Amino acid sequence: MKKDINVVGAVIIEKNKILCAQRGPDKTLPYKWEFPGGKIEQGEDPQEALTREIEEEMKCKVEVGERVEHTVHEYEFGMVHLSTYYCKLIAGKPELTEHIQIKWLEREEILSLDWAPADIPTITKLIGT
Ligand SMILES: Nc1nc2c([nH]c(=O)n2[C@H]2C[C@H](O)[C@@H](COP(=O)(O)OP(=O)(O)OP(=O)(O)O)O2)c(=O)[nH]1
Repeated sequence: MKKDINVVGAVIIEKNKILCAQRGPDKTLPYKWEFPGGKIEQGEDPQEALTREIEEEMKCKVEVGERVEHTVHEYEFGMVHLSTYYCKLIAGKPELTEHIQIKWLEREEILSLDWAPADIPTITKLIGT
């Protein structure tokens, strides 16, 4: 059995653009695009994990809204259970710390990026809405 990894991702939308972030070369899934976020720690609910991760990674504050999608994807390193949530920026502006690049893209443009496979159902939902 592969290990279960519980992950949350933030779909941050501002002026109709979605924040997309690119993973670095030394990470698992190098250079893949993702929604900022990370692993849920013990005792946290998804919303708490997401606000913590966004503060750590992007140095800004978000308010977590409705869930966009939940998916389970089997990678070679484990089973990633990914939940994505709509988020609103409430303080600060995203800064690059861990990611090598961020982009704000319109819904129609996000498919042009090379996304982490677990993100595809979220992408499909965002494009369809
Ligand atoms: N944050 C985030 N992680 C994602 C997404 N899609 C996806 O497959 N993942 C994977 C990548 C990682 O394996 C895991 C998230 O863990 P993390 O953000 O703490 O990753 P990390 O690079 O710090 O740690 P590691 O996996 O390299 O050990 O989930 C996504 O949209 N956002």
